[in-house]
Amino acid sequence: MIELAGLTKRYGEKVAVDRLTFTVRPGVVTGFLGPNGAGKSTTMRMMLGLDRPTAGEVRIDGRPYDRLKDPLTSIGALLEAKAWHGGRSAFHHLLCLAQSNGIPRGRVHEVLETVGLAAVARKKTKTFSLGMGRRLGIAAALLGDPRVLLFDEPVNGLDPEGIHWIRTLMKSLAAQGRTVFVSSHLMNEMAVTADHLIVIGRGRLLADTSMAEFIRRNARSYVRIRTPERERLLDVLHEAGVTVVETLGGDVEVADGKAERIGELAAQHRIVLHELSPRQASLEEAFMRLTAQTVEYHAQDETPAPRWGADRRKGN
Ligand SMILES: Nc1ncnc2c1ncn2[C@@H]1O[C@H](COP(=O)(O)OP(=O)(O)OP(=O)(O)O)[C@@H](O)[C@H]1O
Repeated sequence: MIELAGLTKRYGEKVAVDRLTFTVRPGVVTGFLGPNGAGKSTTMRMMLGLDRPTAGEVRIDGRPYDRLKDPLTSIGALLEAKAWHGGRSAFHHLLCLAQSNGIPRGRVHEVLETVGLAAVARKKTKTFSLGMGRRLGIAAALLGDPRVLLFDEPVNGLDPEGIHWIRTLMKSLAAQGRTVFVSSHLMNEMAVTADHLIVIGRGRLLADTSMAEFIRRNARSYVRIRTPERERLLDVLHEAGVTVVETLGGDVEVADGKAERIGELAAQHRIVLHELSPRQASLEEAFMRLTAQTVEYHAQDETPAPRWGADRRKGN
């Protein structure tokens, strides 16, 4: 378990992390989201004792990092920066780490097997691909068999096979009852990996909720309709007091509408439908909605706002 209480980090005038209080629980994968500069890396660094909080504290399974007896056996981390000596073999890199942390040699073989690097264990790490390097970083995080694991952008730049492997590994670590905390900017990947979400913006907590609840609360649900008799359908819906949005592609969307009602209206008026599907917007849309106000540097928005609630009058 990771517990934050009023965690704050200032760099001069800049408040990078602002009174964060939340708990990351064992047994599930918890995603950590926030726009660029929101304070995710700074928060993770403080969890690992690499940065000192200006105020507040972090506890790893009940203790501050500097009071953990053998830190690698309590918390393991994959941070973005590559932190090994390219001239060493994977085996030696892990062996040095094990020896300096009182971890038995046999554990090195185990983690090399776990991450699929056993066959290349004697190769120099400077010959490793990005994916192999990431596996080595994960092997180091797992070395002390810790109960708590942090992954900062673990799938960045990886191919689909590598992404799938990391997703499966994180889920299995959580299923073993460990605490797994992962940051990523890849929303589709986060949506299929994390069960719970912590979202921050400008250093502050914006959400601490299950993935399903986060999407339900922050994303719109709607009904998508495709029909060859678009104008007739729009008139019928208007007559029935149903508010519609015409999408750029020519489909029709009804916000918060019931598919059953729309289907019945279409049937009553003998209008052919090619599609009638209840939809839920994505994690990405939910995230963009929630964090829109907290993004530090906005690009000029060139896409027109969707025409929600367009009032369509007969004959328009
Ligand atoms: N050593 C530092 N000195 C001064 N400011 C810093 C330092 N480290 C981070 N910051 C600032 O603190 C804020 C939070 O940075 P941080 O790297 O934690 O954000 P992040 O959420 O990890 O961003 P990204 O998604 O871009 O990696 C940013 O405004 C950053 O410029």
